Amino acid sequence: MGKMIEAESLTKIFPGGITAVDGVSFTVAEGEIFGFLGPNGAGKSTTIAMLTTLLRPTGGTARVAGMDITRQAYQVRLAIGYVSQDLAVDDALTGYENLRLQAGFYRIPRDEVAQRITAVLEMVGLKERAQNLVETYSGGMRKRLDIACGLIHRPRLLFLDEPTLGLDIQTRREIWRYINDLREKEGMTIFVTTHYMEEADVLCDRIAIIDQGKIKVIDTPANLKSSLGSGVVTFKFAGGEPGAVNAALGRIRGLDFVSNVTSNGEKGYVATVTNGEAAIPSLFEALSGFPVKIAAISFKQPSLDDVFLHYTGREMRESGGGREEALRARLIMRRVRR
Ligand SMILES: Nc1ncnc2c1ncn2[C@@H]1O[C@H](COP(=O)(O)OP(=O)(O)OP(=O)(O)O)[C@@H](O)[C@H]1O
Repeated sequence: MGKMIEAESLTKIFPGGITAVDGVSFTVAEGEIFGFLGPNGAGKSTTIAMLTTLLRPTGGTARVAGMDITRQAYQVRLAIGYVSQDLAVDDALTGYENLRLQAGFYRIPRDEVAQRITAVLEMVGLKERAQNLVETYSGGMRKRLDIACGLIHRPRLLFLDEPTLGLDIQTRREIWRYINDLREKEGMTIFVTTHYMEEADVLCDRIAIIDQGKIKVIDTPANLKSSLGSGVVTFKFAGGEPGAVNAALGRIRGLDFVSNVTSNGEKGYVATVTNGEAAIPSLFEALSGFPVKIAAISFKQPSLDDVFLHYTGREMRESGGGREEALRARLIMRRVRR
């Protein structure tokens, strides 16, 4: 299979010296759904801005749909669709009118416009509502129309930046289905950022985790989870002298069935283990004689949340939560203004 994106040591240092993207290299295959995850400020938006030719890299190169993002920026733009976090559709127009505007931006020949609009409306399941004003649409329908706008010029590669931010779980699932259909039925390649781990798990063939401008790991969701071992033990000490707690943590880290221990703030500690549920009795045994008490302990299969914590030292929820609130507030403001 061909490569749709090939990034090589892609770098962006902003004036003032902030290194937003620090030499990232990766490839995305044709027809792949590729997830790009990272905490706030990790460099996701900057990477997308470079790949979509909105920002010039300060180092490295990338080819998108076989073309160089710097030297062939115009051709790259024609080959890609980009759906940003903010809804770009106009509430005071119908779905159809929004798409006709978009077709105008791309200078689509007049005699093709109607047929193109019908095709993209079908792809996102909005044919029946095309003649209604967007202000009568639900949040999920608006997002689907937004995606349709990104498809009007028949891109081979679609960039989706947080496509389900702020939507409820049913609506998110519905959007996943349409995204999946784009790949299945249209053979489209999809590059998606999200801070919903479940979304990345269900939707993506492969995931890259980026932190502080660097890619920490790239793999399939299944491999990422199994790389954490057979389970995750979350535990908390009941107070205890800092010295005693550190000694106990040192003991735990040294156990042969423990591959990693991460502090998770107030919630205590998260250990990845290789011996399944047997880890719990084994941990108690290992700590007997230590002047510390375990206040709470639990075992579960590794999830993508655990993978994220493992590679970034942070939980996605705490790193991305505030943004959802901000978006909701913005949407409410838009409605109030009208
Ligand atoms: N125009 C700019 N000038 C200077 N620094 C910038 C600029 N844009 C982004 N940065 C910095 O670059 C770093 C990466 O930002 P970026 O927006 O790419 O992260 P992100 O992963 O997309 O974060 P978020 O999830 O919050 O959107 C941050 O430290 C940010 O403050």
